[in-house]
Amino acid sequence: MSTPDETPPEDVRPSEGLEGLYPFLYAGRAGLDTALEEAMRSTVQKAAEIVRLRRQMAEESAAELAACAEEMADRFAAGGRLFSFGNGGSSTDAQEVATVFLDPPRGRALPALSLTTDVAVVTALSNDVGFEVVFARQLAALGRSGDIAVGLSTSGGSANVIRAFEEAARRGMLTVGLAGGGGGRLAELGLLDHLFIVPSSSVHRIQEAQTTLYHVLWELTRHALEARVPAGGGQPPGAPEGPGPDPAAPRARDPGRGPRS
Ligand SMILES: O=C(CO)[C@@H](O)[C@H](O)[C@H](O)[C@H](O)COP(=O)(O)O
Repeated sequence: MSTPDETPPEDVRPSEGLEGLYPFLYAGRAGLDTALEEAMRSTVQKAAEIVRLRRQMAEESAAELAACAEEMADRFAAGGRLFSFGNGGSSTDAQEVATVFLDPPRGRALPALSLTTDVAVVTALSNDVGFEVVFARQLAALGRSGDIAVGLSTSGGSANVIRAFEEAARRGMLTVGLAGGGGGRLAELGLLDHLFIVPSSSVHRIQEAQTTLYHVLWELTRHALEARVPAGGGQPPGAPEGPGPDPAAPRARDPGRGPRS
C-alpha cells in the first residue's frame, strides 16, 4: 500500500489505466467526435449486414425451413419432444429455442428442454466424463426416437454439439443444426436431417441470423400444427392434455394484445 508521498507503480494508477482502455475519453473533443463517428459507422454497417444476411437466408432456405417445420410438427403431433443445445452465446440461444416452443407468444405450449440449463448436470458430466459428452449423455438418457434435436454452433465444429447429433441420429431423432461460416464439421459429416448455415465469418452476425431462423422455425411449426386441427374443432394432434392456457387469451407481456396500463 502506498503512503501519500509515495507514487504508486504505473500499472495501478487508475487514471492512466482507464486512459489506456478508453483513449477517446481523454483525447479532447476531436477524439470523442472521431470515436462517436466510428461507433455510428460501425453500427450502421453491422445493421446493414444482418439485414442482408437475413434476406439471403430467407431466399435460399425458405423451402428447407418449411420442410423442416413440417417434420417438426409431425414429431410434436406424435408426442415427440424437442431438446436444444449449444455453447457460450449459443447456449443461451438453445435456452431461447426451448422457451419459444414451451412458452410461445401465440399458440399451444410444446414440450421442449434446453440441455444447457442444468448447471449441476453440465458440470458433473464435464468433470466426471468430459465436456464433449455433456449433451450426448443427456440425450442418451432422455432422447427417444420421434424426438427432435436442435443444436446451434457458429463454427459448426464444437465437439460436444457433434457428439450430441451423433447420439440423436443413433436414436432416430430428427436432427436440426444451425451453423455459420461454411458449416464446419457439421456440414462435412452430413449426418443431419436439416442444416441451416449462415454464410458469415462474424460470430455475432451468425448468432443474430440464427435467432431469426429458430423463431421462423417455431412460427412455421405452429402453423403446421394448427393446420392439423381436426375438422369440427378440437385440439391439434399432440397438444398437451387438459385445458391448458387459452391460446387466444391476452398475455401480460404482449403489448399488442394485453390490457393497456
Ligand atoms: O460468441 C460468443 C458469444 O457471443 C461466445 O460465447 C461463443 O458462443 C463461444 O465462444 C462458443 O464456445 C463458440 O462455440 P461454437 O459457436 O463455435 O459452437
